[in-house]
Amino acid sequence: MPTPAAELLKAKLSGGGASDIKASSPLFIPPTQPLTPGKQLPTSVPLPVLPAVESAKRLAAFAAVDRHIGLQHKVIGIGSGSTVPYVVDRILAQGFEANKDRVFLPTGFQSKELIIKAGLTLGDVDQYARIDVTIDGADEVDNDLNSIKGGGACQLREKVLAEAADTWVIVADYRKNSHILGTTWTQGIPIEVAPFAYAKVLTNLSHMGSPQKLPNGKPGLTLRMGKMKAGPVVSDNGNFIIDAPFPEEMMKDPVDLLHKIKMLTGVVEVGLFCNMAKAAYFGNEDGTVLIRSDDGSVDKISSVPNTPELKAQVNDAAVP
Ligand SMILES: O=C(CO)[C@H](O)[C@H](O)COP(=O)(O)O
Repeated sequence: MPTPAAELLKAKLSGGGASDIKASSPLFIPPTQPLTPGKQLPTSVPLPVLPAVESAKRLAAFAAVDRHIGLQHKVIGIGSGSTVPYVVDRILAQGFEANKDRVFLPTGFQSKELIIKAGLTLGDVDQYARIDVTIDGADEVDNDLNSIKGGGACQLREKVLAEAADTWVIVADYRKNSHILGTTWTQGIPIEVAPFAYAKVLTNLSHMGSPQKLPNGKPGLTLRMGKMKAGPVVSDNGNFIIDAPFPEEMMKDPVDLLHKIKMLTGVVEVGLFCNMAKAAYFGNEDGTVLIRSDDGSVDKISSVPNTPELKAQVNDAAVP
């Protein structure tokens, strides 16, 4: 069976193979495969069973694609992280006809690879300054749909693709659904900085109130260091990343904090995304998906449609 995008990535990251994921499932959709002309959507096959968190990510991604990516959407932004491969899987499931004249813009190296391996047409935001829909993951989302992003150090491109999009949608598992930012994502706000300015910005952030140590004894304000690499993490844009936690009182007003950090000279972009999301989709452990929208509405859906329903839904897509 062809390897779905999510399995490809998982296999790549874990060093294992797609066979790590066991087949058999309660849900049925077409197997995802690189986009190939002339291929019909296959009849239903079982989806692989995934651990709870992975399954929650998949549910959120599938529901968001079904609701926000219709046939009329031709320029689509693809975010970064471990939830986004399921977004690509669901887009592929819409079939060749739906995807043949679409272009997909990545938020970084990982999503670029994802788009290419899926056989989708790759573009960039310098060619397409207006995007129909961008779907991306998040590290934490608050009650007002503000989010922390940049766990994968992609926040600069992610924010450009979010801002350029008519509709920006977040997909995440239940662990990311929060009241106040910084509650579950405690390692701090990811801040991309020009390398030569990092020490000055660290000092600025410390003066602003970012602690060197967290109350639990873990490190606070830090320059993010590479794993299996001596030295700092370098972003896709050649910059460094600082992780800056702030006390709850300051995290309660992320807009104010965002503006203050962004004003520090040497800061390229801040991983606080405020007042940008149209909706956030959270996959739950019980198989439901919680949808919080920018109009304040909260919705819950209990199942992801199977193949024929998906096809009908794509054809009838009413999302503007
Ligand atoms: O902001 C990001 C990368 O910079 C990711 O979207 C964020 O880290 C969420 O990733 P995941 O879907 O793996 O939880």
